[in-house]
Amino acid sequence: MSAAAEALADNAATFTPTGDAVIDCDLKRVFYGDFLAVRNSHVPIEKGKITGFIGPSGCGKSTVLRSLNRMNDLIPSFRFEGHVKYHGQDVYGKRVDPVIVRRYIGMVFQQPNPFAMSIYDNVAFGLRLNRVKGNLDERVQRALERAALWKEVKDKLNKSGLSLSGGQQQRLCIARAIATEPDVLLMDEPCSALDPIATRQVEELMLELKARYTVALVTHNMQQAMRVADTTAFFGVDISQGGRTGYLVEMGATRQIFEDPQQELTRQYVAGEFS
Ligand SMILES: Nc1ncnc2c1ncn2[C@@H]1O[C@H](COP(=O)(O)OP(=O)(O)OP(=O)(O)O)[C@@H](O)[C@H]1O
Repeated sequence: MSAAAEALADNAATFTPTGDAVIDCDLKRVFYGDFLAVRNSHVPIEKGKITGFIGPSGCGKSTVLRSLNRMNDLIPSFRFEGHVKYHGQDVYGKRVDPVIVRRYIGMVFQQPNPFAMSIYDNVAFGLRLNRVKGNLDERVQRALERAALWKEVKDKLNKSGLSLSGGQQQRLCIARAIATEPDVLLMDEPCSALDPIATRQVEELMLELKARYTVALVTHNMQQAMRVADTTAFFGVDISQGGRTGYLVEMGATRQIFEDPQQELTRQYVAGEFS
């Protein structure tokens, strides 16, 4: 059991991680109100790997990603059938506190969204929220170092996080997300608002982070999935019932998905025949 998992077990008696799998996500049906947004998507997230989610717009990539750490709880019309298990434990268990879930399954969003506070306080935010013990200065520095931002900001920690460039802001958000030592990092198109240089920096950072964290990444960019993902899940949209329902078409090693897909739809998508 990882240190994070042990700490989680201390925090929630009903949420004691056990097995080796990091997240076992099996979404049979996901609804927003009456709208069936996603069906039949079993998406295990393997330890120490980057799992990329690709597919056309509206196929449910973000819905699935946000289900992993209960981010969709914030949407009243959201409900699902199936399960999401973290180290074998039900993430949606009645007595499980979503704040604790999100401490160990952290998230980085599409738009860099630093809080309107200092660089230091941005990184310390989650540590204070979760009343993490230990030397705050050391933890903030460590998170900024791991996010490859420390050298650029160490002399201006009291400056606003909003004063940084877009790429720096996104690395600050990554530092904020990893400060609480999560087990898993969910990244929802983290580079879509960045220029190519900042994108490359964040991609390099992802590759470094996976030595320490398990990563799940939604990306519109197939080249990005090829560059960084170990495993790729391809989602499609089923319009046969008159709706638009996303589903998992195929999941496998990234090289296999791009070079030897087993499904014709995957082949067409990775060949750029539709988007
Ligand atoms: N809060 C919501 N309320 C109602 N429907 C929603 C909500 N969020 C998403 N949807 C719908 O669920 C479906 C899946 O959306 P989702 O954002 O998960 O897809 P996606 O593959 O991430 O799309 P994109 O690549 O365009 O970001 C879409 O039809 C979308 O319109």
